[in-house]
Amino acid sequence: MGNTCTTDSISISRDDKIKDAKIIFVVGGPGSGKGTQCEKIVAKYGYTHLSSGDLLRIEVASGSDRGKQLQAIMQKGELVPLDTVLDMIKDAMIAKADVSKGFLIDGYPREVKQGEEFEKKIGKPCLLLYVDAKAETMVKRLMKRGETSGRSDDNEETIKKRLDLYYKATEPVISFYEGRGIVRKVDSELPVDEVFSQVSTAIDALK
Ligand SMILES: Nc1nc2c(ncn2[C@@H]2O[C@H](COP(=O)(O)OP(=O)(O)OP(=O)(O)O)[C@@H](O)[C@H]2O)c(=O)[nH]1
Ligand SMILES: O=c1ccn([C@@H]2O[C@H](COP(=O)(O)OP(=O)(O)O)[C@@H](O)[C@H]2O)c(=O)[nH]1
Ligand SMILES: [Mg+2]
Repeated sequence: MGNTCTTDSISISRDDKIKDAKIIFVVGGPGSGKGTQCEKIVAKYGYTHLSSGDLLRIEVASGSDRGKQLQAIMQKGELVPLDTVLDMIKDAMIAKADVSKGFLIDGYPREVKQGEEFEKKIGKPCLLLYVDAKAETMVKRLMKRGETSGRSDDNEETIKKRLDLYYKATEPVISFYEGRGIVRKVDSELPVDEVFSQVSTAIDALK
């Protein structure tokens, strides 16, 4: 694993680099438009975009043994083990720590436990952007995206499983952070630019 360090002191200095980083979680159902909004946030605010799904797909594309195991899990619409995703995010954050104004963590946490582990190992989010769309809308968008995306999970059967898992495991994440007062919900049924105007309001309100 990339972040295996030889001594404690090195490990502390690596972790220190991201300890005070500005962290935004971007949560929403499959196909709700997280990636679309994140791209616009990057363009306007210069934050570093890390999509947990994209990081996993990079590992799959490498053809490694680990990638093959991940591919099988993702194709079923299930969740990859927590530590695997967290290590990938952390490595990616450390790699960008010196140049980053803040991090958009897209598609994570998928379950409350992932959020808790992230906070233990990395830090606390200052905002959770909740990208909200109806199930029907998400299915429609993903089926359309599936025509060209080449994503093996953009098919009807896997989309249904991803949606079920979203409602069961991920929605509780939103309630968890609502308790902390950091959730801002945007209505992703609207056209992209109107959604982004809501997103901008939430980000501008951060100090
Ligand atoms: N009409 C409309 N389409 C959108 C909007 N946001 C995203 N889409 C489309 O919906 C599809 C899914 O958007 P993504 O940004 O890839 O969604 P995501 O939430 O990142 O989805 P995953 O990668 O599956 O997590 C894309 O084909 C977008 O073009 C929106 O606000 N309005
Ligand atoms: O923290 C994560 C993020 C993604 N995934 C896996 O990667 C797939 C695609 O995730 P992505 O966020 O790209 O898409 P979404 O499911 O939101 O459409 C999911 O279905 C999961 O199998 C995971 O296990 N843990
Ligand atoms: Mg995405």
